[in-house]
Amino acid sequence: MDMKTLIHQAIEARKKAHTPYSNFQVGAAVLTKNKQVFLGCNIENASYGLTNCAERTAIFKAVSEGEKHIEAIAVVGDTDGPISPCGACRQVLAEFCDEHTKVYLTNLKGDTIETTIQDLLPGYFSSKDLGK
Ligand SMILES: O=c1ccn([C@H]2C[C@H](O)[C@@H](CO)O2)c(=O)[nH]1
Ligand SMILES: [Zn+2]
Repeated sequence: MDMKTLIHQAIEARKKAHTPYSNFQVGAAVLTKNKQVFLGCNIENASYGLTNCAERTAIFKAVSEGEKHIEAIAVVGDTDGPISPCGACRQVLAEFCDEHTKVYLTNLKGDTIETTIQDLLPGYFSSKDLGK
């Protein structure tokens, strides 16, 4: 699956966002190494801190269906430049991405960067730090 198709799916996923508090919608689409796609949106809560970002929604859907290895992920928001995932999502990405995983960050204007988890979160805490 190419970058454009995955980004298009993230744009569609964004439409499901539950954002009564921020009114800021984000969509994500995860492509696993087994070529399955999982979509996610941000899901806010009246107890604001319980909000789940789009990236984590999509990743948790994949993992809970037994798909732990991410080939690519696209994330989209209505940002000025390509969206920038929060720290929590970067750490969750680090758990399921490898150095080959393509991370596409984009916005509604189509400004897109392709990056990696190493670039997004250098020196991330990992299973290696736990001796696993
Ligand atoms: O990469 C991001 C950045 C922000 N948000 C969400 C969290 C919250 O619902 C809203 C505003 O921070 O956007 C995401 O889902 N992903
Ligand atoms: Zn996040």
